[in-house]
Amino acid sequence: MSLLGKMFYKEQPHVQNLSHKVSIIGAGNVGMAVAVSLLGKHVTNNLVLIDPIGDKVKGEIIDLQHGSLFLRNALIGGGNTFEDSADSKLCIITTGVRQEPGESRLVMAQRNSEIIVKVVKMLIKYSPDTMILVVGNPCDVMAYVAWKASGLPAYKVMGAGTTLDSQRFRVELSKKFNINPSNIHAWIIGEHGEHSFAIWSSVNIGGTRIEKINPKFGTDDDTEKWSVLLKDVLGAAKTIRELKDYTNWGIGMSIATIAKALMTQGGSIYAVSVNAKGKFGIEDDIFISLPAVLGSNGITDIVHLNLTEDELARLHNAAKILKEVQDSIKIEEKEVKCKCRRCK
Ligand SMILES: NC(=O)C1=CN([C@@H]2O[C@H](COP(=O)(O)OP(=O)(O)OC[C@H]3O[C@@H](n4cnc5c(N)ncnc54)[C@H](O)[C@@H]3O)[C@@H](O)[C@H]2O)C=CC1
Ligand SMILES: CC(=O)C(=O)O
Repeated sequence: MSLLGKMFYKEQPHVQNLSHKVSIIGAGNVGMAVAVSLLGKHVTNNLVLIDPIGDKVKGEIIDLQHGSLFLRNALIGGGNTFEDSADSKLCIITTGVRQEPGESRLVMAQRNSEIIVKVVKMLIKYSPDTMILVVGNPCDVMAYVAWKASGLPAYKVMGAGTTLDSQRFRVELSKKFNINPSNIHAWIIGEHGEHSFAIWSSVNIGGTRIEKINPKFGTDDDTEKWSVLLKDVLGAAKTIRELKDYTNWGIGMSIATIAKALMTQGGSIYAVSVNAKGKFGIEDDIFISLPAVLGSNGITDIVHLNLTEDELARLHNAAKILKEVQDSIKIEEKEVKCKCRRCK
C-alpha cells in the first residue's frame, strides 16, 4: 500500500471546484498585475495564465504557485497553449503590442486585432460560453473585434473601457476634496483614448451634485478652473509611461474589481466598453465606454445617463471616430490551429 493509502481512508476521489475559472491571456506587465490583483482580492482560486510567446509565462506560473499558501490554496495553471483555459467563466485578454512613438491608433488597432481574433477563436474553442473582458488597446475597438470573432452575445463581451480613466478622475477629485475616492461618484466616458470626456454635470459627493453649487463646474468659464484637473487624469498614461515605460497597477486593480462583479456580486456599475447600438441615438454596433451594470452572466443594463447637449455631442463624436476605426479593420475569419497536446 502506498504512503497515501496508509495515511487516509479514501471516501471519494478528489474533485477540484472548477466553476470559477478565470483565464488571463498575456503574461506581460498588465497580465501579471491583473493576476496578482485577482488573487489578492480572492476573485478566484482557479487561475489560468496563457501567453503563446516565450517561457516567461511558465516562470510566472511557478512563481505565483509558491504564493498559493497565502491565497486560499489557489490553483494556478496555464502555459503557451490554450487547453488549460477550458471551461473558463471569464477570459481576460491583455495581449497586445504597445503603441510605438508616433504610431497611429489605427495602425495599432489593425495589428492588435489580428492577435485578438486568434486568441478569441482559441478561447471559444475551449470555453464556448465564457465572458470576455478585453484590456489590450485600443480596448473599445478590440472589444468590438472580440465580439465579432467570438460569436457571443454582446452582453458577454466587454472592454476595460474608461474604468481606469474614471478611477483616475475620482482619485484626482479626492485629493482636492480630501474625501475617500470610493465616496466620489464621477465618470469619464467615450473612448479610452483621445476621445474620452468627463461628465462634470453628474459629479456627486455625499449626495450633493457639485454642479448645483457651482453651475460652471468643469467648464472653461469656471473661475476656480476645476477643469485643469482633467489634464492629470487624461494625461496619466503618458506621464506614467514616461516615468516607467508602461502602466499596470491601476489597470490591474480595476480589472480585478470588474472581474469580481462578474464572478461574484452582480449589480456593480463600471464604465466598460459596450455595444451601444440603440442607446443615446447610436444606430450602429459600436463599442464605446459607458457605465454598465455587471452581473454574473455579463452586462445586464447600460445606465441611461442624463447627458447635457454638449456631453451628448461629445459621445456622438467619439462613436463616429470609433466606427471609422472599427470599419477600417479587416477581421479575418480564418481557422486557427491549436498547437496543444489534445489537438496536435
Ligand atoms: N485598457 C486599459 O486601460 C489599458 C490597456 N493597456 C494595454 O494592455 C496591453 C498589454 O500591455 P503590457 O502588458 O504592458 O504589454 P507587454 O508587452 O508587457 O505584454 C503583452 C503580452 O502580449 C503578448 N503578445 C504579444 N504579441 C502577441 C501575439 N502575436 N500573440 C499572442 N500574444 C502576444 C506578449 O507575449 C506579452 O506577454 C497593451 O495593448 C496596452 O496598451 C495597458 C494599460 C491600461
Ligand atoms: C495604457 C493605458 O491605456 C492607460 O494606462 O490608460
